[in-house]
Amino acid sequence: MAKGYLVLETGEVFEGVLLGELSGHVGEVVFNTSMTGYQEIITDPSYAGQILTFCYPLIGNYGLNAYDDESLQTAVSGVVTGEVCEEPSHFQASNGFVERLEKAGVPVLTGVDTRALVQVIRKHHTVKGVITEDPSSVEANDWKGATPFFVSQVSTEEPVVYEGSGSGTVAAGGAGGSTATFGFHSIHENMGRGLHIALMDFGYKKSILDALLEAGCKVTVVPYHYSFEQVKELEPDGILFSNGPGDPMALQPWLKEMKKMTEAWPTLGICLGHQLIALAHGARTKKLAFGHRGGNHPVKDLLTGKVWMTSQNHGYVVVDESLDSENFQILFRNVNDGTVEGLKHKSLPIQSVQFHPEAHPGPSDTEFVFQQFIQQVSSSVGHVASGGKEYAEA
Ligand SMILES: NC(=O)CC[C@H](N)C(=O)O
Repeated sequence: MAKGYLVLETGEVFEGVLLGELSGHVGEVVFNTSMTGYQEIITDPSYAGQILTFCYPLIGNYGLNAYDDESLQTAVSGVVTGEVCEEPSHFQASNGFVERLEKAGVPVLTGVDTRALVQVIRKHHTVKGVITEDPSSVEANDWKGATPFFVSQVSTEEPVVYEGSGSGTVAAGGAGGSTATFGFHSIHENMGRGLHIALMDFGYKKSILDALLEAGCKVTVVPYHYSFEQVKELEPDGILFSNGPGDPMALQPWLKEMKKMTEAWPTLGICLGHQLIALAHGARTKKLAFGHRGGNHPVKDLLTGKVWMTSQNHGYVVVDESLDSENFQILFRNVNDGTVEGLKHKSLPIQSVQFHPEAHPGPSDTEFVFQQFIQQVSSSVGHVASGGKEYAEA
């Protein structure tokens, strides 16, 4: 077994066993606290360019199946674990964890004291690292250089239309089938029947698409750089700005167009999408000390006082004081650190959440966000959302 090392730009070196392919990619080292859901996590395009440390000590024990990929890519730059299980036990397992990452050319460093590593990340806040066989080969210069623009690497090149049944984004046929198979409990089939949603693709998770399809919507996945006019040609009834990797400010050239879209159609933003809506309307974003990545982030609904458990994966956050408070209202706040977790426009049908209502992995307590969005789109086109009853043309 080959020895491998995670070298941090701050000088710390973590030794482990190297599996998978060495990529040589420098990435921000981040950690996720979820106890399950590693398949969804490694296929979530939002992790593009990051070296991901799993806090849960044993990863891979239930394998990977044909259903739970969140995209066709394995965008993560590297994976660090305490222990990996290469002989999974689960009736649906069709792949091993390391096997998958190996095929995707992603290095896995295992046998690492991940608790110590997480403490180091928490101390330094943002820290870059590289997985290597030879720590002495890492030069000070390796930490410099421009950050790549990850969204263009993970977004669709052409619009893709999905209608009626499953997204089919999992080649093995896992996600296909009737609209009622995805398991979003509050989303009724037919609620969105007849509605057309443009899903602006900054690196969308399949579960977002599935939530819309489950409601009966037609969905067009749209390249991130599409202008207002190009989107208008698609004739959508509503817009969903997806999650995605990297610094939201990297999309600054497109913010003007995004603003126009939010003013023309009912809009929902999720994670990066939420940050982009805020930026487009004049707010600022900043980097969190060490990000929220996990399946148990409590978020307070400021209208009802209820606290929801949410799935999260973000390193940036909207700056409170920068918000245009005449037009925007803060809907949700993180209970742990008080940061902004959701916004609502006071007069336009715009809503956004920093957390992941589509879950996968993590709790689906907030899937009502999709329901509210679909109702909003529905009423804006003169239809009444029908909550499971047959959709009636107005
Ligand atoms: N999941 C996401 O959309 C992440 C958003 C953004 N890249 C961040 O880290 O804050």
